[in-house]
Amino acid sequence: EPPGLAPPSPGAPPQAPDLLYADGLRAYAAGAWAPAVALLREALRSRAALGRVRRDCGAHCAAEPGVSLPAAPGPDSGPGAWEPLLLRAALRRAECLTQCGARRLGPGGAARLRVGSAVRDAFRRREPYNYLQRAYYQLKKLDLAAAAAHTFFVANPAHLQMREDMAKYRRMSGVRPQSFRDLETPPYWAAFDTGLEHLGRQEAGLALPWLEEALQESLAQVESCRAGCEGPEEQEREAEEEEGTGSQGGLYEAIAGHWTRVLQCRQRCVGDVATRPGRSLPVPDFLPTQLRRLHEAHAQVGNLSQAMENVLSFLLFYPEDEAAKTALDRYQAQLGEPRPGLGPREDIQRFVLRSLGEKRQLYYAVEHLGASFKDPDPWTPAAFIPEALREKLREDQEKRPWDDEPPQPKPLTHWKDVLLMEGVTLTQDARQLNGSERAVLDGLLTPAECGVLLQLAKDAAEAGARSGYRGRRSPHTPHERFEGLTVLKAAQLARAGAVGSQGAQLLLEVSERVRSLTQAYFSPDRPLHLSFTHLVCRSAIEGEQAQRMDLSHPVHADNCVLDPDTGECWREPPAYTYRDYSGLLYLNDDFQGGDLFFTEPNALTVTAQVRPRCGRLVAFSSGVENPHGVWAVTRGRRCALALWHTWAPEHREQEWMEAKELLRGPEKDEGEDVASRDPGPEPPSRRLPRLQDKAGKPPRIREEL
Ligand SMILES: O=C(O)CCC(=O)C(=O)O
Ligand SMILES: [Fe+3]
Repeated sequence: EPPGLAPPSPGAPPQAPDLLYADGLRAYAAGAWAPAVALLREALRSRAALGRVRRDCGAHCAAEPGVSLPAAPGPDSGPGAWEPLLLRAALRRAECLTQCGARRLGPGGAARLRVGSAVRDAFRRREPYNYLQRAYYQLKKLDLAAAAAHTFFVANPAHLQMREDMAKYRRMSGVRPQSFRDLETPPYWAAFDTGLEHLGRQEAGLALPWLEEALQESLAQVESCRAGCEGPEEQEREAEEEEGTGSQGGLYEAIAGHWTRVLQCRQRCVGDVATRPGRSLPVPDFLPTQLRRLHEAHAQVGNLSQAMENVLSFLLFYPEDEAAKTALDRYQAQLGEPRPGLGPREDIQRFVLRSLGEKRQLYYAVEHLGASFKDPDPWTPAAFIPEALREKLREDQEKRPWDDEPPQPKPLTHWKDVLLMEGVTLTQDARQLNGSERAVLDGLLTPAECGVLLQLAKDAAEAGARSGYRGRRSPHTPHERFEGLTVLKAAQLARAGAVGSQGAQLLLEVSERVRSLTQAYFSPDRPLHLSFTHLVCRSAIEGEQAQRMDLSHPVHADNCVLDPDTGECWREPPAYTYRDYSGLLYLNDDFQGGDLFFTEPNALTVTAQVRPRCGRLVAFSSGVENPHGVWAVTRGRRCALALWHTWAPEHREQEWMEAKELLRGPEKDEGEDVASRDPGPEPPSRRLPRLQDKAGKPPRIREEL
């Protein structure tokens, strides 16, 4: 057993994580696997110990009564009498923290063991585990290697190398499924998920202990995070951020500036705690959500007073919530006379009051000192937000509706009639597709109509080939051919007699059919316009399909540039930013592969799949909430009408009207070969090489890992 694998001697002060990590990497590079493992583990242990010391000392010194403070100023004390009180209290607290740190870590410990920002980021990305897994592997400790690999992969789900390594581990006989455990993720996530699973199965009684644990542990995690805001690292970060922004001014400006940044850091903690490892966005409204679930579960098992406690706590966040108020009234009626001891949970009350106090100060600093503060909470009462900011928030929301929370599925009443009228059925809604704005609708085309459109695509491709414009390789994969036809091109070909005008006519008609349905379903109150219509066929190139690893269409979002590493999606060029809803109307199913799938923003975790077939429409909002791709088409030809809709009238598809005009006019204007003149626009991802680089490999379904 290498020395570092033995439990550390209790009480031994840890060494600086920075140094241990650097030594560990040196040992690793030299192929000294056992020392590398020992040093890396010790670096992890030391960092965790430092965090604990900071948290414990913070709590200890905050709770210390102000014994050594002078008596409060009397009524006759003059202006400014608070100054010595405040500064003495600060001196006393600093002394307490220093002493506490020295007791736990040796003289100057907490400051001496500071972690530099680069190493801090590396730890946050769980990089030590990447080295650990390889070192363990070399030492033939497969169980530990798999655990380290899994721990790294959880926080880096888009890491291609690790994905391959994970697949290898899974195939090794010495590795059991239990080996893939997460050594870092705080247990409240598992408790939260287990609680929700039980609730989903109507097992409220079983859910309760898990939900309670999740809430208490996430609150504890928030405390831990907040303690870090006062540590030397946070100050170092400030110093880095401040470089170039000039000095702070005098003593009080400096104190105010420093304090503001501590508050900003503390306010960020809820979001950090609510963000799952490997994700970039927090679970929205994490604490209120948990309270709501706890309330539901207690109500279901008949714990009246606890249901009441939790609903009262929820109301601290959202005092005007109608459902919560109704529930509260009901409990009060059931309980009869008011019970004096019954109030909101103490932990939540403390949390909300403290948070509101911090927000008040921060908004003050924003208004009067030019500080910046991005409030992470949607529940902050409007009265706390300075008037000017409130207006700006409102404007921003109006200008950029896509930055809002993904809208919830709308009630079905709006569109039900439309669907029934046209003989269309809703096959899967957003919930069934594990998303927010997605739907699968069937019956948009009859088999005969699919036939006409398939014939149109075929005739257009042949016309193109005749004029020397050969069906080219797909821009997404060398293993497929790709033909695209726009409405205008179809109309031009029809006028030239190269394709039947019935097909071109139908193309226009069908695109309008899809538009009106999409509007009725997703945007009943705001008109949608077609912005681009494209009939696309992808054909497998024979003899090139064995061991194919790539996709027919890499994972992307339709109106923003997706970065799977961070899960962010930049709504800026070269993306087609004005696209608001996407539609894919399929024409056939006689091919192999080619299913459409949705993923999480990491471009890896598949959340839903749809098999194309004649007359099936998949409609969805075009943003980050709907990253999607197409599995390889390994045999045959897959044709679909792809349509994008926009709210912006200025991005309405001009060609659609032109095509309509053309088709109205006299047919067959011979002697002109439009096919060679106008190759039509490129499909979208052609212009997004970044997407192909990052997401060009096939994703894996999380459940398989
Ligand atoms: O053909 C499909 O199913 C998807 C195509 C697509 O996502 C796109 O063109 O943006
Ligand atoms: Fe797309």
